[in-house]
Amino acid sequence: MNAPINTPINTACSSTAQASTLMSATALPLPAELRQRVVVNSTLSAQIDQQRQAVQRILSGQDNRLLVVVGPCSIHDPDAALEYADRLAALSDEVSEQILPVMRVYVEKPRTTVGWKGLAYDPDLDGSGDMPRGIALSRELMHAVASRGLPVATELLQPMLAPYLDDLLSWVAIGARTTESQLHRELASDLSAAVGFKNATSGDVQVAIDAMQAAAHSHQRFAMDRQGRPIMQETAGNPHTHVVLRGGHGEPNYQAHHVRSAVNTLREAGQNPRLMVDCSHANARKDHRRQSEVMLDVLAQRQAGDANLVALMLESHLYEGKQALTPSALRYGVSVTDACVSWETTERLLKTAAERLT
Ligand SMILES: O=C[C@H](O)[C@H](O)COP(=O)(O)O
Ligand SMILES: C=C(OP(=O)(O)O)C(=O)O
Repeated sequence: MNAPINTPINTACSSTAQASTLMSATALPLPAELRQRVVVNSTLSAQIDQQRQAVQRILSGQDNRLLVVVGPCSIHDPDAALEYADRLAALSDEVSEQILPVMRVYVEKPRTTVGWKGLAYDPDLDGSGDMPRGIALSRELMHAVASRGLPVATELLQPMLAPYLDDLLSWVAIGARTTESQLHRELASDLSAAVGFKNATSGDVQVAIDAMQAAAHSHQRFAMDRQGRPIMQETAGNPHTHVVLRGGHGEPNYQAHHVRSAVNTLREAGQNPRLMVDCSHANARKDHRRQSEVMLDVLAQRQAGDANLVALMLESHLYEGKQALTPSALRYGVSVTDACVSWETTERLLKTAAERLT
């Protein structure tokens, strides 16, 4: 028979259970502590607010520039990320009439099975999992990128991490592996930045459209406040969401017929038909060299009149390709997760896009 609800828990039993499962516990800094240590002052806050609005105007068709979320697949070396940010900030000035570049500062990685989970989890890249340092480093890095005048993009994977970083973000991805998750849809409904929902890894776009609908709603959700207290939060709902086509099951979904089908389904669902195409992942069949092909195809579709193609994503680093994560033998500026295009290719692609959109 079940114990009545107010029966005291058998503590001997519960501590035995704990002893067998809990290997270690380390306190993390509070979001409020890190926000005090790495401050978004009023000037930076006004800049981020403007950049969020610029992203949202593109997504709502009020600004016909192309939104390009571009940068490393993951950040493992903050110095290389800042060199990248310096180059992107300079390029951004050159193309700003036609393009709004937003830098990928991805500090969490969703894994298909297991693997390195990103700077926030393991900044020393050796499995030691120094999360207190990883979270602080992530905030410092995003702050440094934003202070260079660039809008910051990230994928939010762990909802508890959002209060440490969300004041610095101008665009957020909910990834292919979490678009269907209610918790991530609730998180999106609380964000002030625009959110792109990726189609599922299976290629299913409907889950991303469902996610937009869910995120537009107000939710009562479990959350953590800046003092680390668990709270019941009532979210406002986020009207600034869109679909990201990233291909699925190794097959692309960026071509004109895919885009037409996604746009029609979005319209039928009464959702924003403006889309982002991710030039990487299954759209590039996991071959970074194909990202250029995808980008040029999407630009051609847009030049042919498809005004719903308002945004692109590129995985790009200082140098081309990827490398194994061997901490003692890392090459500077090369991805340790998915392969990326080089800076030279990135520059050429963004300049080509700017010329074609003039
Ligand atoms: O963008 C990054 C990867 O595609 C994603 O994190 C999955 O990576 P994995 O399949 O190597 O685990
Ligand atoms: C993990 C990513 O993408 P996806 O969710 O599409 O696999 C990513 O963009 O880093």
